[in-house]
Amino acid sequence: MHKNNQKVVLIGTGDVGASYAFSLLNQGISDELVLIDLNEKKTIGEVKDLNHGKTYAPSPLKVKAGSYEDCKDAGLVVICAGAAQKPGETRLDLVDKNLKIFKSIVDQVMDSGFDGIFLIATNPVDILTYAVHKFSGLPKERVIGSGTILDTARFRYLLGEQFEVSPTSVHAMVIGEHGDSELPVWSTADIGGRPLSMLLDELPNKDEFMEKTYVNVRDAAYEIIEAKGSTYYGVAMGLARITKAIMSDQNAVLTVSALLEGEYGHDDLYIGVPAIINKDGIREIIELPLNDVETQQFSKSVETIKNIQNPFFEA
Ligand SMILES: NC(=O)C1=CN([C@@H]2O[C@H](COP(=O)(O)OP(=O)(O)OC[C@H]3O[C@@H](n4cnc5c(N)ncnc54)[C@H](O)[C@@H]3O)[C@@H](O)[C@H]2O)C=CC1
Ligand SMILES: CC(=O)C(=O)O
Repeated sequence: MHKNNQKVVLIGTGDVGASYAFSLLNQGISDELVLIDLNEKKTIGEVKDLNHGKTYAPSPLKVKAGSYEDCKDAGLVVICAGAAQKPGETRLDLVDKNLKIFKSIVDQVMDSGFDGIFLIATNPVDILTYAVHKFSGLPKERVIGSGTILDTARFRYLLGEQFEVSPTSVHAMVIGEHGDSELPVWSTADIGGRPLSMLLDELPNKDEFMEKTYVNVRDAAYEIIEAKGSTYYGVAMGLARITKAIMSDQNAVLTVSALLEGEYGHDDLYIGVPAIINKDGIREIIELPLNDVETQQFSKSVETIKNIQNPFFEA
C-alpha cells in the first residue's frame, strides 16, 4: 500500500485535536483527514460539524471518523490524545499517565504498517515525542513534536504589540522545554532587519519589559487554563503551520521538538529548537549562536527534561 502524503490521521479529538482539524479545513491544508478518539460519539459529531463547514472551505477536504487501519497509508499521524493539565498542574505532571496512553496508541499505529511522519502535541510534548521515537522505531527526522512553536508565537505576538509591527514580521524564537524552563532567545531576534537588542535599548523600561514578556510567555498556558479550562487555538494554528510545511515541502524554519544528537552540546532528548521542516520531516536542526546566559538557560532546560525523562527510559 503506497502512502498518501496528503492524508492526515488525527488521534485525539478533544479541544486541541478538534481545533487543529478546523484549522486544516479553514486553511485548505491536506486533502484527507481521518479522526480517531476513544470517545467515538464525539468524533462522529466532530466529523459532521467539520463537513458542514466544507461548503465555505478554500479547498475540498475529505473528513471521516476512522480506525487505526487508516494509518497504514497516511503521510502524517498527529497525536493530540491524552490527559491535559488541570488548573495548577504543570505539563510535566502528566508524564506518567500520557506515556501509558502513548504506548498503546503508537503500537496500534505501527501495527497498521504506518511509515509516515508523526507530529505530537500532547504534553509533556518533548518527553512524549522522545517516547514516540523509541516506541515506533521510526527515524528521528520523522518524529516531530510541536515543541516551542506556540511559545514562539506568543513571544512574537507580544513583541509585535510592543513595537507595533505584525507578529509575522517579528523574527524571534523561544527554545528549550515546552514548559517552565523554556527561554526566549533575545540575542538573535530582529524586527525588520533591526536587531531586537537595539530596539530594546531604546525602551525606558527595558528590564521590566523583558521580564514581563518572558513571564507572560512562560505562564500563558496557566492563565488561559485558569480562565477557560484549556488552551487550543494557538497550538492548533502552530500544528497546522507544521503540517503545511510538511505537505507543501516548504523547508520552513519552525521551532519544533527535535532529537538532539550533539547539537547545542547535548544528546538523547527531544527539545524545542529551530529546524527546517519539509516533506521528509526534520531536514536539519539550526544551531543558534546563543550567548552565555542563553547557553546556561538551555542547559538547565535540557536537565529539567532529562531528570523527568530518564527514569522512564533507562533499562
Ligand atoms: N503542545 C502544546 O503546545 C499544547 C499541548 N496541549 C496538550 O494537548 C493534549 C490534549 O489537550 P486537550 O485537547 O485540551 O484535552 P482533551 O481532554 O480535550 O482531549 C483529549 C482527548 O484525548 C482522547 N483520548 C484519551 N486517551 C485516548 C486514547 N488512548 N486513544 C484515543 N484518544 C484518547 C480523549 O477521549 C479526549 O477526546 C494535552 O496533553 C494538553 O496538555 C495543549 C495545548 C498546547
Ligand atoms: C497547554 C499548553 O501546553 C500551552 O498552552 O502552552
